[in-house]
Amino acid sequence: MIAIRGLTKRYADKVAVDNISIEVMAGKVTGFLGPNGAGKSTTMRVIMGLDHPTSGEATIGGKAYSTLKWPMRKVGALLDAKGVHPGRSGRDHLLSMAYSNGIPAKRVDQVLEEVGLANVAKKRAKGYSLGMSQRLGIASALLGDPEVLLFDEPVNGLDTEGVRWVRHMMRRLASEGRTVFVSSHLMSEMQQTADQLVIIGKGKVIMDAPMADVIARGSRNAVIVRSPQTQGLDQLAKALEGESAAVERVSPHELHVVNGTVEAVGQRAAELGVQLHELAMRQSSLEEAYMELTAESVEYTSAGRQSKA
Ligand SMILES: Nc1ncnc2c1ncn2[C@@H]1O[C@H](COP(=O)(O)OP(=O)(O)OP(=O)(O)O)[C@@H](O)[C@H]1O
Repeated sequence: MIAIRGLTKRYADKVAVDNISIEVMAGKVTGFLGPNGAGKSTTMRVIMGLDHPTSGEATIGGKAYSTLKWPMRKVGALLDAKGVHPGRSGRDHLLSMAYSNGIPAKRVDQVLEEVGLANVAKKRAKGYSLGMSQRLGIASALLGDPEVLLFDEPVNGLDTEGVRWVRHMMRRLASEGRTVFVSSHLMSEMQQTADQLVIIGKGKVIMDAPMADVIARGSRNAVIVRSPQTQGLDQLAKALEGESAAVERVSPHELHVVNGTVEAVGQRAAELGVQLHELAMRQSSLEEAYMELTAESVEYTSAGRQSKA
Protein backbone atom coordinates (compact mmCIF):
# COMPACT_ATOMS: atom_id res chain seq x y z
CA MET A 1 0.00 0.00 0.00
CA ILE A 2 1.06 3.57 -0.66
CA ALA A 3 0.01 6.17 1.90
CA ILE A 4 0.26 9.88 1.23
CA ARG A 5 -0.52 12.18 4.13
CA GLY A 6 -0.84 15.94 3.96
CA LEU A 7 1.62 16.11 1.08
CA THR A 8 2.57 19.54 -0.22
CA LYS A 9 5.31 20.21 -2.78
CA ARG A 10 6.24 23.77 -3.69
CA TYR A 11 8.70 24.87 -6.37
CA ALA A 12 9.58 28.54 -5.67
CA ASP A 13 6.17 30.23 -5.74
CA LYS A 14 4.45 27.35 -7.59
CA VAL A 15 2.44 24.92 -5.46
CA ALA A 16 2.62 21.69 -7.51
CA VAL A 17 0.91 19.49 -4.89
CA ASP A 18 -1.33 21.07 -2.30
CA ASN A 19 -1.92 19.11 0.91
CA ILE A 20 -3.14 15.84 -0.58
CA SER A 21 -3.89 12.66 1.37
CA ILE A 22 -4.56 9.40 -0.43
CA GLU A 23 -4.20 5.68 0.16
CA VAL A 24 -3.44 3.47 -2.81
CA MET A 25 -4.62 -0.02 -1.96
CA ALA A 26 -3.10 -3.41 -2.74
CA GLY A 27 -4.89 -5.77 -5.13
CA LYS A 28 -6.26 -2.96 -7.29
CA VAL A 29 -5.25 -0.87 -10.25
CA THR A 30 -5.59 2.75 -9.14
CA GLY A 31 -5.68 5.27 -11.96
CA PHE A 32 -4.12 8.66 -11.24
CA LEU A 33 -5.77 11.24 -13.45
CA GLY A 34 -5.61 14.98 -13.87
CA PRO A 35 -5.01 17.69 -16.44
CA ASN A 36 -1.50 18.73 -17.53
CA GLY A 37 0.37 20.26 -14.63
CA ALA A 38 -2.04 18.85 -12.01
CA GLY A 39 0.78 17.37 -9.93
CA LYS A 40 0.73 13.66 -10.87
CA SER A 41 4.41 13.25 -11.76
CA THR A 42 5.46 15.35 -8.77
CA THR A 43 3.46 13.10 -6.44
CA MET A 44 5.04 10.00 -8.00
CA ARG A 45 8.53 11.47 -7.72
CA VAL A 46 7.97 12.19 -4.03
CA ILE A 47 6.76 8.61 -3.45
CA MET A 48 9.95 7.36 -5.12
CA GLY A 49 12.18 9.62 -3.02
CA LEU A 50 13.28 11.65 -6.07
CA ASP A 51 11.83 14.87 -4.69
CA HIS A 52 11.51 16.00 -1.09
CA PRO A 53 8.11 17.08 0.12
CA THR A 54 7.74 20.65 1.35
CA SER A 55 5.50 19.14 4.04
CA GLY A 56 3.67 15.89 4.65
CA GLU A 57 4.89 12.41 3.73
CA ALA A 58 4.56 9.47 1.38
CA THR A 59 5.20 5.92 2.54
CA ILE A 60 5.33 2.52 0.87
CA GLY A 61 4.15 -0.30 3.11
CA GLY A 62 4.58 2.11 6.04
CA LYS A 63 8.15 3.16 5.19
CA ALA A 64 9.61 6.16 3.39
CA TYR A 65 11.40 5.18 0.16
CA SER A 66 14.76 6.39 1.53
CA THR A 67 14.58 3.89 4.39
CA LEU A 68 13.98 0.80 2.20
CA LYS A 69 16.91 -1.63 2.30
CA TRP A 70 16.38 -3.08 -1.18
CA PRO A 71 14.08 -0.50 -2.76
CA MET A 72 13.62 -2.24 -6.13
CA ARG A 73 12.38 -5.38 -4.41
CA LYS A 74 9.68 -3.40 -2.66
CA VAL A 75 8.65 -0.84 -5.30
CA GLY A 76 9.19 -0.57 -9.04
CA ALA A 77 8.51 2.51 -11.11
CA LEU A 78 8.41 3.74 -14.66
CA LEU A 79 8.66 7.51 -14.32
CA ASP A 80 10.77 8.65 -17.26
CA ALA A 81 11.19 6.17 -20.09
CA LYS A 82 14.03 8.20 -21.61
CA GLY A 83 16.06 8.23 -18.38
CA VAL A 84 18.48 5.59 -19.66
CA HIS A 85 22.14 6.14 -20.63
CA PRO A 86 21.95 6.27 -24.46
CA GLY A 87 25.24 4.43 -25.00
CA ARG A 88 24.22 1.47 -22.85
CA SER A 89 22.30 -1.55 -24.07
CA GLY A 90 18.91 -2.29 -22.55
CA ARG A 91 20.33 -5.44 -20.99
CA ASP A 92 23.34 -3.66 -19.46
CA HIS A 93 21.06 -0.97 -18.08
CA LEU A 94 18.96 -3.62 -16.33
CA LEU A 95 22.03 -5.57 -15.21
CA SER A 96 23.48 -2.57 -13.41
CA MET A 97 20.16 -1.95 -11.67
CA ALA A 98 19.89 -5.63 -10.72
CA TYR A 99 23.46 -5.67 -9.40
CA SER A 100 22.91 -2.68 -7.11
CA ASN A 101 19.80 -4.31 -5.66
CA GLY A 102 21.12 -7.83 -5.18
CA ILE A 103 18.92 -9.24 -7.94
CA PRO A 104 20.28 -12.23 -9.93
CA ALA A 105 21.18 -11.70 -13.62
CA LYS A 106 18.75 -14.39 -14.76
CA ARG A 107 15.91 -12.14 -13.63
CA VAL A 108 17.11 -9.55 -16.19
CA ASP A 109 16.62 -12.04 -19.02
CA GLN A 110 13.23 -13.02 -17.62
CA VAL A 111 11.89 -9.44 -17.65
CA LEU A 112 13.39 -8.73 -21.07
CA GLU A 113 11.46 -11.74 -22.36
CA GLU A 114 8.33 -10.62 -20.54
CA VAL A 115 8.31 -7.13 -22.08
CA GLY A 116 9.20 -8.38 -25.57
CA LEU A 117 12.70 -6.86 -25.79
CA ALA A 118 14.77 -10.06 -25.65
CA ASN A 119 15.95 -9.84 -29.27
CA VAL A 120 17.03 -6.17 -29.08
CA ALA A 121 18.38 -6.33 -25.52
CA LYS A 122 22.01 -6.00 -26.63
CA LYS A 123 21.38 -2.91 -28.81
CA ARG A 124 22.20 0.54 -27.47
CA ALA A 125 19.27 2.35 -25.86
CA LYS A 126 19.80 5.44 -28.05
CA GLY A 127 18.45 3.45 -31.00
CA TYR A 128 15.25 2.50 -29.18
CA SER A 129 11.90 3.88 -30.33
CA LEU A 130 9.63 5.53 -27.77
CA GLY A 131 7.64 2.30 -27.50
CA MET A 132 10.81 0.24 -26.93
CA SER A 133 11.98 2.72 -24.27
CA GLN A 134 8.62 2.38 -22.53
CA ARG A 135 9.01 -1.40 -22.55
CA LEU A 136 12.51 -1.07 -21.09
CA GLY A 137 11.13 1.24 -18.38
CA ILE A 138 8.44 -1.32 -17.59
CA ALA A 139 11.10 -4.05 -17.45
CA SER A 140 13.07 -2.03 -14.89
CA ALA A 141 9.91 -1.54 -12.80
CA LEU A 142 9.27 -5.31 -12.81
CA LEU A 143 12.90 -6.28 -12.19
CA GLY A 144 12.74 -6.64 -8.41
CA ASP A 145 9.37 -8.46 -8.50
CA PRO A 146 8.04 -5.68 -6.25
CA GLU A 147 4.69 -5.61 -4.47
CA VAL A 148 4.15 -1.93 -5.30
CA LEU A 149 4.33 -0.55 -8.85
CA LEU A 150 4.09 3.00 -10.16
CA PHE A 151 3.71 3.81 -13.83
CA ASP A 152 3.68 7.37 -15.16
CA GLU A 153 2.01 7.33 -18.59
CA PRO A 154 3.09 3.74 -19.39
CA VAL A 155 1.29 3.44 -22.72
CA ASN A 156 2.75 6.64 -24.14
CA GLY A 157 4.19 5.71 -27.55
CA LEU A 158 3.03 2.09 -27.51
CA ASP A 159 1.20 0.58 -30.46
CA THR A 160 -2.21 -1.08 -30.10
CA GLU A 161 -0.75 -4.45 -29.19
CA GLY A 162 1.49 -2.75 -26.63
CA VAL A 163 -1.41 -0.85 -25.07
CA ARG A 164 -3.40 -4.08 -24.68
CA TRP A 165 -0.37 -5.84 -23.26
CA VAL A 166 0.11 -3.10 -20.63
CA ARG A 167 -3.59 -3.29 -19.70
CA HIS A 168 -3.46 -7.04 -19.20
CA MET A 169 -0.18 -6.82 -17.32
CA MET A 170 -1.59 -4.28 -14.86
CA ARG A 171 -4.71 -6.34 -14.30
CA ARG A 172 -2.53 -9.39 -13.66
CA LEU A 173 -0.22 -7.53 -11.26
CA ALA A 174 -3.23 -6.31 -9.26
CA SER A 175 -4.80 -9.79 -9.26
CA GLU A 176 -1.57 -11.07 -7.70
CA GLY A 177 -2.29 -8.71 -4.78
CA ARG A 178 0.17 -5.98 -5.76
CA THR A 179 -0.44 -2.25 -5.50
CA VAL A 180 -0.60 -0.69 -8.98
CA PHE A 181 -0.67 3.11 -9.29
CA VAL A 182 -0.79 4.42 -12.85
CA SER A 183 -1.17 7.85 -14.38
CA SER A 184 -2.66 8.32 -17.81
CA HIS A 185 -4.41 10.82 -20.03
CA LEU A 186 -6.12 8.07 -22.05
CA MET A 187 -9.56 7.85 -20.48
CA SER A 188 -10.91 5.01 -22.61
CA GLU A 189 -7.87 2.96 -21.68
CA MET A 190 -8.18 3.82 -17.98
CA GLN A 191 -11.86 2.89 -18.04
CA GLN A 192 -10.84 -0.62 -19.08
CA THR A 193 -7.91 -0.92 -16.69
CA ALA A 194 -8.51 0.78 -13.34
CA ASP A 195 -10.67 -0.27 -10.38
CA GLN A 196 -10.17 2.90 -8.37
CA LEU A 197 -9.46 6.47 -9.49
CA VAL A 198 -7.72 9.39 -7.87
CA ILE A 199 -8.39 12.57 -9.83
CA ILE A 200 -6.36 15.68 -9.05
CA GLY A 201 -6.45 19.20 -10.41
CA LYS A 202 -4.20 22.15 -9.58
CA GLY A 203 -2.48 20.04 -6.92
CA LYS A 204 -5.66 19.10 -5.02
CA VAL A 205 -7.66 15.86 -4.90
CA ILE A 206 -10.94 16.31 -6.80
CA MET A 207 -12.20 12.74 -6.36
CA ASP A 208 -10.92 9.48 -4.90
CA ALA A 209 -13.48 6.77 -5.62
CA PRO A 210 -14.19 3.48 -7.36
CA MET A 211 -14.51 3.70 -11.16
CA ALA A 212 -18.28 3.09 -11.05
CA ASP A 213 -18.81 6.02 -8.66
CA VAL A 214 -16.83 8.39 -10.88
CA ILE A 215 -18.81 7.38 -13.96
CA ALA A 216 -22.08 7.71 -12.02
CA ARG A 217 -21.20 11.40 -11.53
CA GLY A 218 -21.39 12.02 -15.29
CA SER A 219 -24.41 14.02 -16.40
CA ARG A 220 -25.13 11.82 -19.42
CA ASN A 221 -26.37 8.90 -17.32
CA ALA A 222 -30.03 8.38 -18.23
CA VAL A 223 -32.64 5.74 -18.87
CA ILE A 224 -33.53 5.79 -22.58
CA VAL A 225 -37.18 4.98 -23.33
CA ARG A 226 -38.55 4.58 -26.86
CA SER A 227 -42.16 3.84 -27.69
CA PRO A 228 -44.35 4.01 -30.82
CA GLN A 229 -47.17 5.39 -28.60
CA THR A 230 -46.82 9.16 -28.37
CA GLN A 231 -49.69 9.61 -25.92
CA GLY A 232 -48.54 6.68 -23.85
CA LEU A 233 -45.13 8.36 -23.56
CA ASP A 234 -46.86 11.60 -22.46
CA GLN A 235 -48.56 9.67 -19.67
CA LEU A 236 -45.37 7.91 -18.69
CA ALA A 237 -43.44 11.21 -18.60
CA LYS A 238 -46.10 12.77 -16.38
CA ALA A 239 -46.14 9.81 -14.01
CA LEU A 240 -42.35 9.79 -13.70
CA GLU A 241 -42.23 13.55 -13.12
CA GLY A 242 -44.81 13.02 -10.38
CA GLU A 243 -42.25 10.70 -8.78
CA SER A 244 -39.70 13.53 -9.06
CA ALA A 245 -37.68 12.05 -11.92
CA ALA A 246 -36.12 14.54 -14.36
CA VAL A 247 -37.61 13.70 -17.73
CA GLU A 248 -36.42 15.02 -21.08
CA ARG A 249 -38.65 14.46 -24.12
CA VAL A 250 -36.09 14.28 -26.89
CA SER A 251 -38.61 13.36 -29.63
CA PRO A 252 -42.30 12.32 -29.82
CA HIS A 253 -41.14 8.72 -29.48
CA GLU A 254 -38.27 9.03 -27.02
CA LEU A 255 -37.80 10.03 -23.38
CA HIS A 256 -34.62 10.34 -21.33
CA VAL A 257 -35.08 9.86 -17.60
CA VAL A 258 -32.10 11.32 -15.79
CA ASN A 259 -32.48 10.13 -12.22
CA GLY A 260 -34.34 6.88 -12.72
CA THR A 261 -33.58 3.19 -12.97
CA VAL A 262 -34.60 0.88 -15.81
CA GLU A 263 -36.52 -1.23 -13.27
CA ALA A 264 -38.63 1.68 -12.00
CA VAL A 265 -39.31 3.09 -15.46
CA GLY A 266 -40.16 -0.36 -16.87
CA GLN A 267 -42.52 -1.03 -13.98
CA ARG A 268 -44.36 2.25 -14.46
CA ALA A 269 -44.61 1.71 -18.25
CA ALA A 270 -46.11 -1.74 -17.65
CA GLU A 271 -48.65 -0.36 -15.20
CA LEU A 272 -49.71 2.27 -17.76
CA GLY A 273 -49.81 -0.30 -20.59
CA VAL A 274 -47.24 1.62 -22.65
CA GLN A 275 -45.59 -0.49 -25.33
CA LEU A 276 -41.79 -0.10 -25.31
CA HIS A 277 -39.36 -0.55 -28.17
CA GLU A 278 -36.33 0.33 -26.08
CA LEU A 279 -35.59 0.56 -22.38
CA ALA A 280 -31.89 0.94 -21.65
CA MET A 281 -29.44 2.62 -19.31
CA ARG A 282 -27.04 4.98 -21.06
CA GLN A 283 -23.92 5.62 -19.03
CA SER A 284 -21.51 8.50 -19.27
CA SER A 285 -18.09 7.44 -20.41
CA LEU A 286 -15.18 8.01 -18.04
CA GLU A 287 -14.00 10.70 -20.44
CA GLU A 288 -17.30 12.59 -20.14
CA ALA A 289 -17.39 12.29 -16.34
CA TYR A 290 -13.71 13.30 -16.13
CA MET A 291 -14.18 16.36 -18.36
CA GLU A 292 -17.01 17.54 -16.14
CA LEU A 293 -15.15 16.87 -12.89
CA THR A 294 -11.98 18.65 -13.99
CA ALA A 295 -13.54 21.52 -15.95
CA GLU A 296 -12.45 24.07 -13.37
CA SER A 297 -9.00 22.64 -12.81
CA VAL A 298 -7.62 22.87 -16.31
CA GLU A 299 -4.72 25.31 -16.50
CA TYR A 300 -3.72 24.81 -20.12
CA THR A 301 -6.80 24.69 -22.30
CA SER A 302 -7.35 24.68 -26.02
CA ALA A 303 -9.79 27.11 -27.62
CA GLY A 304 -13.26 25.66 -27.84
CA ARG A 305 -13.08 23.18 -24.97
CA GLN A 306 -16.67 22.44 -24.06
CA SER A 307 -17.54 22.14 -20.43
CA LYS A 308 -20.75 22.12 -18.52
CA ALA A 309 -19.24 23.61 -15.37
N1 LIG B 1 11.29 20.76 -11.07
C1 LIG B 1 10.31 21.66 -11.15
N2 LIG B 1 10.55 22.98 -11.01
C2 LIG B 1 9.56 23.88 -11.10
N3 LIG B 1 8.26 23.58 -11.31
C3 LIG B 1 7.95 22.29 -11.46
C4 LIG B 1 8.95 21.24 -11.39
N4 LIG B 1 8.33 20.05 -11.56
C5 LIG B 1 7.02 20.33 -11.74
N5 LIG B 1 6.79 21.66 -11.68
C6 LIG B 1 5.49 22.32 -11.81
O1 LIG B 1 4.60 21.67 -10.93
C7 LIG B 1 3.31 21.53 -11.53
C8 LIG B 1 2.91 20.06 -11.52
O2 LIG B 1 3.72 19.38 -12.46
P1 LIG B 1 3.62 17.80 -12.72
O3 LIG B 1 4.68 17.47 -13.73
O4 LIG B 1 3.66 17.10 -11.41
O5 LIG B 1 2.17 17.66 -13.35
P2 LIG B 1 1.51 16.43 -14.10
O6 LIG B 1 0.15 16.27 -13.50
O7 LIG B 1 2.41 15.25 -14.07
O8 LIG B 1 1.38 17.01 -15.57
P3 LIG B 1 1.42 16.28 -17.02
O9 LIG B 1 0.11 15.59 -17.17
O10 LIG B 1 1.54 17.45 -17.94
O11 LIG B 1 2.61 15.37 -17.04
C9 LIG B 1 3.41 22.16 -12.90
O12 LIG B 1 2.93 23.48 -12.86
C10 LIG B 1 4.88 22.13 -13.19
O13 LIG B 1 5.25 23.18 -14.05
